[in-house]
Amino acid sequence: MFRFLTAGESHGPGLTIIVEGLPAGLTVEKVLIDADLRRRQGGYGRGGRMKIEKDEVRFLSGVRHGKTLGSPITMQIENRDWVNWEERMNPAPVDVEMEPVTRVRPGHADFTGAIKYGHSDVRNVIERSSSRETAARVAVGGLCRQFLQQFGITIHSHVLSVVEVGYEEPRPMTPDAYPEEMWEAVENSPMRCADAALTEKMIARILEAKRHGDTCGGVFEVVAFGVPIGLGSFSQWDRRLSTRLAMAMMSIPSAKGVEIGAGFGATRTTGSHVHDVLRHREDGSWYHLTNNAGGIEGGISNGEPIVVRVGVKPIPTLAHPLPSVDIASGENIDQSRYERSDVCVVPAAGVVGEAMMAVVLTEALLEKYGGDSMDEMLRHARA
Ligand SMILES: Cc1cc2nc3c(=O)[nH]c(=O)nc-3n(C[C@H](O)[C@H](O)[C@H](O)COP(=O)(O)O)c2cc1C
Ligand SMILES: C=C(O[C@@H]1CC(C(=O)O)=C[C@@H](OP(=O)(O)O)[C@H]1O)C(=O)O
Repeated sequence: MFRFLTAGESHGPGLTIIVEGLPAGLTVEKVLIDADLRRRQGGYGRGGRMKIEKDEVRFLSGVRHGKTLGSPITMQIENRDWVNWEERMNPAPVDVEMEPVTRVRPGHADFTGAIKYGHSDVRNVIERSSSRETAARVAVGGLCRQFLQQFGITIHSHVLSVVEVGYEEPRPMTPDAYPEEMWEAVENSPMRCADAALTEKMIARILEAKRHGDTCGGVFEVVAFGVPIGLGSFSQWDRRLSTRLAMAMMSIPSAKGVEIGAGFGATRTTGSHVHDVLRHREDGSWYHLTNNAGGIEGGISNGEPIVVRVGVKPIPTLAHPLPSVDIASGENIDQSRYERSDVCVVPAAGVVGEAMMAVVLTEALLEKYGGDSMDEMLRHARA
């Protein structure tokens, strides 16, 4: 079984990740994981914290001389900001009096977390509910991506829209919708958007929101290429690949909706315009004329690219805060709290989406082919 756990507070010493279930003998390159971590830190609209952090992984177990051992893999990511928080985040009791955070931000975990865990200082909630944790997931995704690569599977993400700027569904879902060169343009765009004119418009929209002390959400898309037919199953609700992808994408903080393939667009037309016609080639392979299913039929991968879109809400911390409540006094207040924050995280969330796609496909591939070593798994896959 493949599984992973992450631990760590946003302003604590760092993030720790334990990954279990990857086969022995997989070549692992730290530089590739670090490159993904750098991609997650980028994107137009990120705040001051990303100027402090320079995320990279340190392996503490499970990898020797560049190859996995089959034992649990431990990775660590340092929080460079920790030095500024050592006293405030000290695990041991400290003598100094610390002002508790009591004004809750609408849309963040401040209110629900404080009530649920009985915290009178919302700082105790903020630390773990922070999306700093998504760096840990991207490290796991970086490992999984190297595993999937061995089976010819690659994963990309791009931003389709910010607020009202960009994508209007339904988009054409054809096999040629993703020319190879578009991904290079995506990586070179500060919005992770292949269209240069759209990139400029998105940036202008984010700047406008920022000027008003506001924040922006949007939509990103994750696409996986080279996925073999047969991952997932219709046999139980929780074995469907679509179920598992939706859950994984919805686990990204601020994700509020998921579409697979044509998604909600498929509800606004009729069946003859939606279902993908199947064809057979002379060499025995299969293909579909369109990909409205987003690569999944009956909860099983159908050999076409897997296409998932995720709607991201505008992030909760506003420079012009909304009215709220002070949970210490119970007083209704005109403004909740502002603290250093991002303005738009859609490009970064897309990189986290890639990681979650990599995790789900790794798990499904391990189920399908099994094996304790890479040699064994590749033999099974070839068979
Ligand atoms: C990469 C990333 C960075 C984020 N940065 C911030 C931030 O700086 N300020 C903020 O209020 N929310 C930020 N968020 C969103 C919050 O973490 C999220 O809204 C919060 O945890 C509540 O969860 P929910 O929106 O899923 O209900 C970020 C999300 C992601 C994915
Ligand atoms: C630290 C990260 O994201 C953070 C997510 C976040 C939040 O409230 O979710 C708040 C901000 O942190 P800080 O309060 O330290 O400025 C973001 O920078 C990161 O992505 O690595």
